[in-house]
Amino acid sequence: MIEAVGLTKRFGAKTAVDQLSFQVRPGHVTGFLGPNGSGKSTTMRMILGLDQPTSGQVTINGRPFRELGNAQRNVGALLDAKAVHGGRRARTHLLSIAQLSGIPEKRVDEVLAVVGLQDVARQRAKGFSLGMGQRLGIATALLGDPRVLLFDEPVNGLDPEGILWVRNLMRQLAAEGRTVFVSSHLMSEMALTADHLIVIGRGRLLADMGTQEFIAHNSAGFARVRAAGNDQDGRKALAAALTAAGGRVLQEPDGALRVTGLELPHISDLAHGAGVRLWELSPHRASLEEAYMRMTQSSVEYTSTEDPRAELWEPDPLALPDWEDGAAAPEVPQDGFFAPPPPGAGGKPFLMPGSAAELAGTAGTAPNNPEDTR
Ligand SMILES: Nc1ncnc2c1ncn2[C@@H]1O[C@H](COP(=O)(O)OP(=O)(O)OP(=O)(O)O)[C@@H](O)[C@H]1O
Repeated sequence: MIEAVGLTKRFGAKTAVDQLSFQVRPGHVTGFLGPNGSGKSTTMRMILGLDQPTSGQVTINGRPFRELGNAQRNVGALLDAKAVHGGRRARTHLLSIAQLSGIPEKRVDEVLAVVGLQDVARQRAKGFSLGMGQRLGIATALLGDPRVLLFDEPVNGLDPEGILWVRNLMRQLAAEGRTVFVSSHLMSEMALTADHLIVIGRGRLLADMGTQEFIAHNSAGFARVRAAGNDQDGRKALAAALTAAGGRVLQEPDGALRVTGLELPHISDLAHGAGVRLWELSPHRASLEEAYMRMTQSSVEYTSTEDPRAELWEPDPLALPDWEDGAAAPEVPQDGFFAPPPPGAGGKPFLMPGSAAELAGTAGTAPNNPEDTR
């Protein structure tokens, strides 16, 4: 277990980590999230004894890292995949670390195979791609078969197959009862990999809870509802009925309505009562990305602005939607959310094409024919 108590790190006037207290328990993948510059790497460096805390402390299984005997056998870490001498061959790099830690040579070949680098084991690290470097860094972390593992952005530069591999590896390591602490900016991936989250912003703890609990706490579910034919009158009647029943109604860019404050069966009843046929009524489950954005928006240090393209051209005036005084629903990530596509040409409902040829040749025409009773 990793335990931080009042952990604080200042660099001159900058407080990078501020009174951080948390525990990372064995048997779980714990995700470490936070905006750029929020103090994740500094925290990991303090866990590994590479930076001294200004105050507070962090221990691994009850002892500071520097007091652990044979650290390589107890703790494995990937902090910076580029921290390899470029002139060294991958196998030589691993072998030198193994020899320093009393790890048998055959373990080097084992970890090379685990990360899929056996065929390039004798190539020099300077010729490695970003993804190959990450794999070598992960191999280094696994070398001593440690019970505690830290990974700072392990999927950085990996292709989809590599990302899936890292996900399965992390979960497997946790299932073996190890402590796995992993930082990433890839929210969709963290949602699939981590079962617990520690979220920081400007060096301070924002959340320490289960991933599903975090999503539920930091996002509001809503329903999408669409009147048949995207008909303006139907939409207005529906919106009026929903609003009168206490729902909050916003207009989605595709003409559907986004409704909060009403359960789906109630929305269905209200639509029926208002005589409005529906083409869509679906729940929206928030994604981790959405929940994370909501929680950290006030802690983001580096925010981008629109490029005004000064004196190059006038920006287009924003097209305002026509519902609720322009109260348009913001775009949200659609992870975990399934809704039928917007109506096809002429406001007709979308019907699945019967064959690949039909899809390729007649998209937007035949499949959208409401007479087609397939
Ligand atoms: N050695 C240092 N000297 C001075 N300031 C530092 C040092 N290391 C980190 N910082 C500052 O501390 C803050 C936290 O940095 P850190 O790298 O820990 O953030 P991070 O959450 O890992 O960011 P990112 O997601 O961008 O990797 C930043 O403002 C950074 O500039």
